[in-house]
Amino acid sequence: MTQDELKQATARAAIDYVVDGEIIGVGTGSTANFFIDELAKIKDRIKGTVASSEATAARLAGHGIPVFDLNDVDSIAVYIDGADEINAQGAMIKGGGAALTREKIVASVSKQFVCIADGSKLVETLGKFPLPVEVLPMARNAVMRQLAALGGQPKLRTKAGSEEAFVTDNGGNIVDVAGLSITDPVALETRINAIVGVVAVGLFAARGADVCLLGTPEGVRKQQY
Ligand SMILES: O=C(CO)[C@H](O)[C@H](O)COP(=O)(O)O
Repeated sequence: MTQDELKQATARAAIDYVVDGEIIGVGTGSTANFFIDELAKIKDRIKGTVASSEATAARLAGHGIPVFDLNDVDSIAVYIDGADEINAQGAMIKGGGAALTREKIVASVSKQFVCIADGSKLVETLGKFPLPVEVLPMARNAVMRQLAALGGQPKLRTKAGSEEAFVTDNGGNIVDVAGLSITDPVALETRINAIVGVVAVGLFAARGADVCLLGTPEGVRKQQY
């Protein structure tokens, strides 16, 4: 099976977690896109969605799925999203698609977090995938110095094929921190959150996944935390 087929299988399995008549939080990325396409098939069963990025909102709307502003919603039954890495405790690195801040916000108000990922995303120790950190543009160099002091190699994310800084949906920049071996994800998340100028860090550990649906050639493996 290709990686895309594994992503599609896990996205399909996530439909079992959709709660009828409720608002569903929807993540960002290629796996989340497969989920959106599956959700479209049962869109009449749900009240609507809250999107974690402009791209996700556009794809949902393209399928005729209602997208609500988070401020107009009281609760979200379940948040379904991919990950760049996930460990055996359900802690994740996210933000490869630059949507980490909104993903974290939507996840934080959702009753359940279901991570959908192909098997390559399961790791023993987080950190091989460079850790994305969203920063306010005026603070990016100051924040990068502090991230280097933590032992990482921070690099400003640039627009594809350009030297210009990448700009997120929130007007922020992304710093990707390589070279971290993250043995205590909750402690590192707390430490990076405390750096002034950081908007959000792509470590989802304090609020990790409740369930992971991992696509493997032997089928979708379910892990509950
Ligand atoms: O955090 C994310 C976007 O900000 C994605 O969930 C993560 O990058 C995984 O993406 P994909 O499903 O394309 O592998």
